[in-house]
Amino acid sequence: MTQTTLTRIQYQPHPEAGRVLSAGALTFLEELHTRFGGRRLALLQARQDRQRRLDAGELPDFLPETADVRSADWTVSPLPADLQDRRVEITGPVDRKMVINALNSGARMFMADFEDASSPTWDNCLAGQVNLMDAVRRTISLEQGDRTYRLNPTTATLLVRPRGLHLEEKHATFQDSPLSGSLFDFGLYAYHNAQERTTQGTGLYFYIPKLESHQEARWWNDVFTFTEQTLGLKRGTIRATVLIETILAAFEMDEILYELRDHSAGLNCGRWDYIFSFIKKFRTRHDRILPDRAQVSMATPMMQAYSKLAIQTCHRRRAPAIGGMSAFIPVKGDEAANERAFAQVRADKEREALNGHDGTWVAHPGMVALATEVFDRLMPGPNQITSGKQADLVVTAADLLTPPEGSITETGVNTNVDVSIQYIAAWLGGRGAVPIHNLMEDAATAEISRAQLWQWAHHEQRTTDHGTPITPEGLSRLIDAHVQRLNAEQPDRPDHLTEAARLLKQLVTQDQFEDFLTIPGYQYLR
Ligand SMILES: CC(=O)SCCNC(=O)CCNC(=O)[C@H](O)C(C)(C)COP(=O)(O)OP(=O)(O)OC[C@H]1O[C@@H](n2cnc3c(N)ncnc32)[C@H](O)[C@@H]1OP(=O)(O)O
Ligand SMILES: O=CC(=O)O
Ligand SMILES: [Mg+2]
Repeated sequence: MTQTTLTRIQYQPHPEAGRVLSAGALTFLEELHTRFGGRRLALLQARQDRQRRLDAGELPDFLPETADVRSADWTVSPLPADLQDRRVEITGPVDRKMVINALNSGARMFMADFEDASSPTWDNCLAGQVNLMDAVRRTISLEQGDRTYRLNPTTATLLVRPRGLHLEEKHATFQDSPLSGSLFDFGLYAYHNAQERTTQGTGLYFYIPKLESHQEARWWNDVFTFTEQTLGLKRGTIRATVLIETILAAFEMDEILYELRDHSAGLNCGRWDYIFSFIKKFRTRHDRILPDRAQVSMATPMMQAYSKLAIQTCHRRRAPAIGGMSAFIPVKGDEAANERAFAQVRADKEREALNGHDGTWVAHPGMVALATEVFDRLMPGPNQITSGKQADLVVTAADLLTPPEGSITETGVNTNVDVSIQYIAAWLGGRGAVPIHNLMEDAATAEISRAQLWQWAHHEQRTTDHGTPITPEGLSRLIDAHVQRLNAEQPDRPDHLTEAARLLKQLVTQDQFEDFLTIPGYQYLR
């Protein structure tokens, strides 16, 4: 660890430290940490307290104490010009090539992701900041093989997703305490790019992940206000789209928009973490067990209720409601499978556009044209904020809380084991988004897979098709069998299968449900 002279933040050496962790940036991070670090810990404690109440049988509901916020007429601040039309947003990790490809992809927006799609190694976090600084200044380029990557004249608008509140940045400490991953990613991007962005006539745009309450939104709003004041930015230069991706946040959408009303750029339906959150929050409940992951689609009543409520809530507040990510990606070398993948994405995007979403996410540049065609066809204006769609919708707590019916199959169990091991191994190796069986897998989808295994074993489920009991011991054996198979398939793969299997066994067999796989996983990351 190196002691810097101007601040009390210590950090692990890195070749890019001189540029990213400049004295001014460190001072800013220290201010963020001292002002907001303690409140972050209190919010995390509040999550634990809430979980204890849920474990004891409490069910979420719309909050009586904020009924006036829900009933009053108010709107978020008008959207800046470059956030009015967000019909297609590509997402991806902050890797240099991906950043260039995503900005060039033809999508309106690019969300550069330090969260679900990133493995937060020290190198990924610092190199990611360098890539974004270069992208903002349009100097980013890359030579790879015989190809040169550089930006097209017209590129997507950049949005940045910092890590969630639960994650720490252990490579940078203040008085021996790790900094918050959220503040680290947010603070560095804001500090280094604020002036450049305002000179360019645009703002600092963010996605905020995994919020569980409007109090957490208030924390972010205070972070934004402090940042604008400290960096000399006009109020509202910072805009954030909040992912509604926890079952608890679904009950506080109005309140979240209200807290952020001067900084809001709407809400997004983060479907994968939402499903994960449902399993996590109702871990003790035998009446909330989900079927195979593949059966919890956006077409189920529970997921329709959630996404339509997001649309209704946003539009009432004149904010955009962005759709989510279909995990299907183009399939190379199998035309029929490729056509099926495109058909799946088309159906998903058509459902979103018809329901009233103002834009959507795609995982791969190959899906940009398809999603654009769908939204061009079904969304004539720049957005659907004033379309009136879902205006008369009534969603009850029961609609949000009733799990879809379905089955737990042998295939479902095996797929969850396979995907969990492969994803965790990739993440431990520094890759946060990977194609597995022709699907995009990231931290959120992997969380579902491992959480389902825990849920099924701890609620003594049997597979519907073969009647096999799902037990911790059985899962442990299955994990070993999958590792053996994966090793046999690719004996020379330089990866982390053994560590991944150890971590997965711990996650699915221990009595306690682990809130995030990335927390114990982070111990292994450099
Ligand atoms: C639940 C959620 O939070 S969803 C949001 C978070 N998840 C994500 O953002 C995942 C984004 N997607 C990806 O990371 C990738 O598409 C993957 C990992 C799934 C597949 O990536 P690859 O295996 O590289 O795909 P593939 O080989 O088909 O890529 C072809 C080209 O497209 C590029 N590409 C693929 N996906 C992306 C992307 N999302 N952004 C930019 N470029 C991309 C590749 O870099 C490659 O470029 P090249 O031809 O210049 O070498
Ligand atoms: O972040 C998106 C999700 O689906 O999770
Ligand atoms: Mg997510």
